[in-house]
Amino acid sequence: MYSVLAGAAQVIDDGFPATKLFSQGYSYTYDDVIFLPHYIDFPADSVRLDTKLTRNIQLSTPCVASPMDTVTESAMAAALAHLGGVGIIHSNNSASDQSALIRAAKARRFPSLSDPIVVSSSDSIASVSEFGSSPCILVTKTGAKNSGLLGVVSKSDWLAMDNVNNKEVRVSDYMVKSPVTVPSSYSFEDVAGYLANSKLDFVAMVDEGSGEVVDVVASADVERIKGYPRGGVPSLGADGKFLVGAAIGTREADKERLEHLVKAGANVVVLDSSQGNSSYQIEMIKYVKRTYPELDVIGGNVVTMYQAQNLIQAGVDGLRVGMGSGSICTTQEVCAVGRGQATAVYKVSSIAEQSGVPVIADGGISNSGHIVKALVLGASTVMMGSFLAGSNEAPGAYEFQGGRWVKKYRGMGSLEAMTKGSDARYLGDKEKLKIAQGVVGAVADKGSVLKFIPYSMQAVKQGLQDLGASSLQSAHDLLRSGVLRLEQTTMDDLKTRRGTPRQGLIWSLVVETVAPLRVPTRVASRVAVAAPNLVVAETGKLLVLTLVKSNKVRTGAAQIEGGVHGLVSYEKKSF
Ligand SMILES: NC(=O)C1=CN([C@@H]2O[C@H](COP(=O)(O)OP(=O)(O)OC[C@H]3O[C@@H](n4cnc5c(N)ncnc54)[C@H](O)[C@@H]3O)[C@@H](O)[C@H]2O)C=CC1
Ligand SMILES: O=c1[nH]c(=O)c2[nH+]cn([C@@H]3O[C@H](COP(=O)(O)O)[C@@H](O)[C@H]3O)c2[nH]1
Ligand SMILES: [K+]
Repeated sequence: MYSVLAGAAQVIDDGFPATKLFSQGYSYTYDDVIFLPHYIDFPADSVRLDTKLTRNIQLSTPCVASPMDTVTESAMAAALAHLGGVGIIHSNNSASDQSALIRAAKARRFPSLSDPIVVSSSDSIASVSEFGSSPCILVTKTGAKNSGLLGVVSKSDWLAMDNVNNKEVRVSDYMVKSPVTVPSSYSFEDVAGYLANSKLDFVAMVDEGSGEVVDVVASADVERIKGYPRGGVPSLGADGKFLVGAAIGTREADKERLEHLVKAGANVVVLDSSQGNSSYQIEMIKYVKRTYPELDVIGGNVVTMYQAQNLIQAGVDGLRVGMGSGSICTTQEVCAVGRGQATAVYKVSSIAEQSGVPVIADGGISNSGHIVKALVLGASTVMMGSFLAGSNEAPGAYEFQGGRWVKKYRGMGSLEAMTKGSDARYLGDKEKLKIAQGVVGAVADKGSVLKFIPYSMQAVKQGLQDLGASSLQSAHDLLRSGVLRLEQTTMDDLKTRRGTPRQGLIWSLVVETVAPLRVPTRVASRVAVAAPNLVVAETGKLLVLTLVKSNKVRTGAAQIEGGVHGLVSYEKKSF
C-alpha cells in the first residue's frame, strides 16, 4: 500500500492484495471478506456508478433484477430501467406471455406508481376497502387492465353516495362515464403538470392506438415520487424505449421463444442456467450471435475462470456469476457444487476483464455493503432477487403473515416454480426424478424500489469513497494494482457478531420442510441448540423462524434434521 502523504514514498505493507487473499484455497462469501479504507480526496456525491451490463450496453446504475417469476415482470423492468438499471423478464411462462411482459414494460415512459383497481360494469363495490389506497376504481369492458375504459368511480363519490344499499348496485348505474384521460405516451412531468393544472386527484392513461386503459396516476402518487431521491439516467434502448432484458433456456424450443422476444423488443438476452459451461449453452450462444448479431447475449452462470473462458470464446457479451450463492439457493447443499461468491466474482472478473466482457454478480446481495463488495471485486453490475422481491414492483400481492406484510419469493429451481412453469426443463422429462435446488418463502414489505434503490446507491457511493475509488473503473484499477487491501473476517469476529444481538435488526428466515412439521417445541429446542438466536414463530408446511442476525444461519438450520429442506429469506425488520 503506497502512502499518499506528501513526500512519503515508502511502501507500507498492510492487509492483503486481492491476488494474495484469493489464492489460499478458501472459498469466500461476501461476509468473509472486508476492505481496508484508503484515502479520500473527493466527495461521495461525485462517485460515478455508471457501468456496462454487456459489451454494448451502458447503464447509469449497476443494478439488475433477476429473471425470477417472483421478481421481474413488467413493473419491475420499467422501474429498474427508469432508475438507470435493467430488469430481466423471467421465462417461467409461455413465449407469448413473456413477450407481452416485455411489450408492457417498453410501452411505459415512467414506472407504474401503483396498481390500478379495475372492475367491469356489472360488478358492484361492496366496501370502501375495495379502493385500497387508490382514489378511484376503473371500469373497463373486460374488468381488467388493457381493455376499453367505460367509466370511473372515485372514492369520494362512492363515500358520498347516500344509497345505503349501494353495495348491491351495479357500478354502471353510478360510475362517471367517459372520464377525462391522458395519452399513455405522456411523460411523468406531463402527467404531473396535467394533474396540477386540472386540480384532479387522478387521471387514467389510455393507449391512443388501441384505446385501452393502461394505468391510472393519482396526484398523491406524483407527490410521493417527487419526494424520492433521484435515480440514475433512465436506461433506454436504441428504440428510445425502456431497456428490457429477457431470459431463455438452452433447449430447442428456446430458439422459437427467442424469436418472439426479439419481435417484442428485448434488448438483451440472458441464458438462464445454474451451470452455464455446457455444450447446450455454447451452441445456443453461437446460435444467438449468428441469428441476431445485434442482440447482446449474457451467458452463465459461471464461477470459475475455466467456465468463463469457454463462454467468452463462444462469444458472450456478458457473464453472470454465482452458483449456490442466492438466498433461496440449495444448490451447494444438494449438489455440493458452487463457490463462495466473493471468490467467484473476483476470479471470473479477472479473466473476463481481459476480453472486455462485463460481469454480473448474481445472488447473495442482502445489503448495500454486499453491492460494494461485488462491484469492487470486479463485477460491473449486481443481479438481485430477494433484495427486490419485497418491493411494490415485484409480482404478486402482499400477504399478512406473522404480524407483518410479506411477498412470496421462491427459487426458480424450487419444486413449486418448476411445477408452475414452462418446465419442460424438468417436468417435460416426466420419467426423470425432480430434485429441487431451491426453496419457497416470503420476504418483508420494502416499499418501492424507486425509493430504496437510490438510497442503496448512495450507500454504495460512500463505500467507494472510503476506498478512494471515484468510479467503478477506478475501484477495479485499485483492485488489480494491489493498492486495494482486504482481509478475511475471522471466525471470532463472526462468533462475536452472532452472540451479540444487534439492536434494531431482526432477521427472519423461512424454512421449507419436505413434509408438514408439527413439532414446534422439539424443533425449536433443536434449533435453539444449532443456532441460539433462532426463535420458532410459526409452524406448518412453512416453518417461519425469526432470529437476530447470524452469519451462519445456513449451517444452523441445516442441522434441523428430518425434513428441513433449506432456507429462504433473510430480511431486516425493526424491533
Ligand atoms: N445461480 C444458481 O446458483 C442457481 C440458479 N438456479 C436457477 O434455477 C433455474 C434452473 O436452472 P438449471 O437447472 O441450471 O437449468 P438448465 O436449463 O440449465 O438445466 C436443467 C437441466 O437440463 C439440461 N439441459 C439444458 N439444455 C439442454 C438441452 N438442449 N438438451 C438436453 N438437456 C439440456 C441441463 O444439463 C440440466 O440437467 C434457472 O432459473 C437458474 O437461474 C438453479 C440452481 C442454482
Ligand atoms: O440454487 C438456486 N436455486 C434456485 O431455485 C434458484 N432460483 C434462482 N436462483 C439464483 O439466485 C439468484 C438470486 O439470489 P438472491 O435472492 O440472493 O438475490 C438468482 O438470480 C439465481 O441465480 C437460484 N439458485
Ligand atoms: K443443474
